[in-house]
Amino acid sequence: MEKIAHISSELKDWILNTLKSGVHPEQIANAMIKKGFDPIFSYKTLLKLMNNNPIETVIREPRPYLYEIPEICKKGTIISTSDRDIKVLMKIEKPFIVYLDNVLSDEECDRLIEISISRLKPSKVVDSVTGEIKTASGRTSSGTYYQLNETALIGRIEQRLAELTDFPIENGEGMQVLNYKVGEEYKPHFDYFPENKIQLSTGGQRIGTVLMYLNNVQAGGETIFPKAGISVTPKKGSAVFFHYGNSEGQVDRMSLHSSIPVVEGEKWVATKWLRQSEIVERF
Ligand SMILES: O=C(O)CCC(=O)C(=O)O
Ligand SMILES: [Fe+2]
Repeated sequence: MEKIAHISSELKDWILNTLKSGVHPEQIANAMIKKGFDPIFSYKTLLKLMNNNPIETVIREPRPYLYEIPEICKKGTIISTSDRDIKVLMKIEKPFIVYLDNVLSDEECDRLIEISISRLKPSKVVDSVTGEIKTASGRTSSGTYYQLNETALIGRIEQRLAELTDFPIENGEGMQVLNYKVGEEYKPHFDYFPENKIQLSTGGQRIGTVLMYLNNVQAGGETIFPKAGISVTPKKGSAVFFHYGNSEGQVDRMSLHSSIPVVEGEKWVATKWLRQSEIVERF
């Protein structure tokens, strides 16, 4: 549906008066978006009104995403880290995805599951407009987070992933382990943050994800990239690496992905999200 990208003088007056009465600009933008205004137009309009500038009513098409080749792609078909030979099974260019096997041993997968069971909590999502972290019906799994190097096993895997991807350990968020029971899913989403929520002290934008499969699922639970028509079947010890942020600060909307509902059995994954720079402030 076409989104509204023009503004009447009545609406302009209403916004100015509402701003003056102390209502938070984000609430006003949300109200405009609910009424059918284009989200980017709503935020830009508000910013202009707050600064007393004229309003542009032309929505500029964003420039197409410029693909840059990540380091992992320059390494051949067997990537040897200090403790393991990882096999490249498939590469996709747009969005950028590499499917890898032998990333984790069976014992490492089993141990990650074992140490996570007692720590599982309902998973949360990042709101794509506000950046707020909240539980949501689109993500029904349970999960837990680890600190960097929290156990010797986690530290060893982090070192391996850093050698594999050439992303320094310091750019990685704490590892997340997720569990999906029958019927549980993670609806289509992007892993990157809304632009207004990017903070350099916490590593800036997320630009890559390593998603490691910790078990085989009897049925369902595939990771789907719907814009690219790709479905990845979970296989114990394998992983997908996807890359969706470039050096110009653009993000790749083709990286939309989801975990479809588990039909039989359960699904366990470990996720490592990678930032554009070192995470200086950790929580
Ligand atoms: O479980 C999956 O297959 C996808 C998980 C995911 O998208 C995420 O953790 O961001
Ligand atoms: Fe994701």
